[in-house]
Amino acid sequence: MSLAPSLTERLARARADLRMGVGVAMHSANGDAVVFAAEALSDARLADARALGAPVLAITSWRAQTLKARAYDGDLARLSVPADVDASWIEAVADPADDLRVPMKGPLGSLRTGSPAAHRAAIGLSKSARLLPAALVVDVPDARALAAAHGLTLIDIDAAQSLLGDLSPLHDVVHARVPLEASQKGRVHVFRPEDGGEEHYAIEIGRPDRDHPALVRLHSACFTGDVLGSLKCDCGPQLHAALHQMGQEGAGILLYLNQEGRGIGLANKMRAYSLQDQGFDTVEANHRLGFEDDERDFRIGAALLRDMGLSRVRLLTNNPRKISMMQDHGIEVVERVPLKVGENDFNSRYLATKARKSGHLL
Ligand SMILES: Nc1nc2c(ncn2[C@@H]2O[C@H](COP(=O)(O)OP(=O)(O)OP(=O)(O)O)[C@@H](O)[C@H]2O)c(=O)[nH]1
Ligand SMILES: [Zn+2]
Repeated sequence: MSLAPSLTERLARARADLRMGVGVAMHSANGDAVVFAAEALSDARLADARALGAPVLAITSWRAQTLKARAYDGDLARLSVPADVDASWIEAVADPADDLRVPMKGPLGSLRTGSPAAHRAAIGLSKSARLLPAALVVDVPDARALAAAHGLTLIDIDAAQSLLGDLSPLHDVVHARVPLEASQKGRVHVFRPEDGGEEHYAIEIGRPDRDHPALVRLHSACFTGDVLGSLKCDCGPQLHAALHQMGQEGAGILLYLNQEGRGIGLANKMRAYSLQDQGFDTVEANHRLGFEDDERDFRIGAALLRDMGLSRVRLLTNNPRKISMMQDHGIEVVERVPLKVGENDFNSRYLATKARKSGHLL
């Protein structure tokens, strides 16, 4: 018998540690390290990190491009941290908020020797903790001993690599009837992943006939649009129009996927909005923050549909990527049902950018 948490469970703890600014110990065949999320790092923790060795700041190649730093590791760059800087320097490298007002004084020195394994794992974990994709990394001789001495979460990154790419199984933990404005025959299902990640919801309208293609919408959470009625996007009107169409047809399934801000989380989406106020478009803002333009994992949608017994759907969307992702993961999209609602003076540029850069259908 062992009460020890599994690797998946330790990864969930590591995400919580990073959010709080606590270090995570990482072991790999290529060397050991302790890592911290850049945006949560305090001066005191930076001093503790320096006592262990020379810290390195890992950023994505997108962020490196904005900062004109060399990314020798392909998808990421490892920057040397000057000996005389404090945590505000780390934050300024990680967070583009003041890029225009106070440009970073370079040149930033990038490492090209050594293994980027811990750096890559730390950036991946920071992203899944919905933090900025930047991490402070210090090489240490023995991560196991360090974790035991300081009570840190220990991750074997060689073993974690494959797990991080896998989709965690999701379980329908509960469902109950919720009469909705769009249809009195509403039912909300809550799906919970085994890896301690975000829950996702399915709103079932009526009883979709499993033998015929069901009307389906994959909706990505948008607190500002769905709840506040923000005019910066079209999410709120799309959510309600989709439910109403399902109500009119008598059946359908809307998956409400908690992938706020195309998968970067609400805090990062607000950072992106603030960059948009500086003149960058929705795609450029994501890149300046260090993210891909879309960080969502649509395998979740396909897994939930399969779990609900649906394999053929009529998909309400203007996004061709959603269609190909569904097809790639075993869901046949027999028809695309356009969903063009909610355009206004505030979001017309955003919608035009999505059409021009992300391939959305007009
Ligand atoms: N990062 C970022 N996310 C945004 C921005 N505006 C809206 N979002 C998010 O984008 C997602 C909206 O995506 P969806 O409603 O699935 O829309 P879509 O991918 O354009 O596809 P369809 O609506 O199906 O055509 C939500 O998670 C929003 O929070 C933005 O400027 N930046
Ligand atoms: Zn929105």
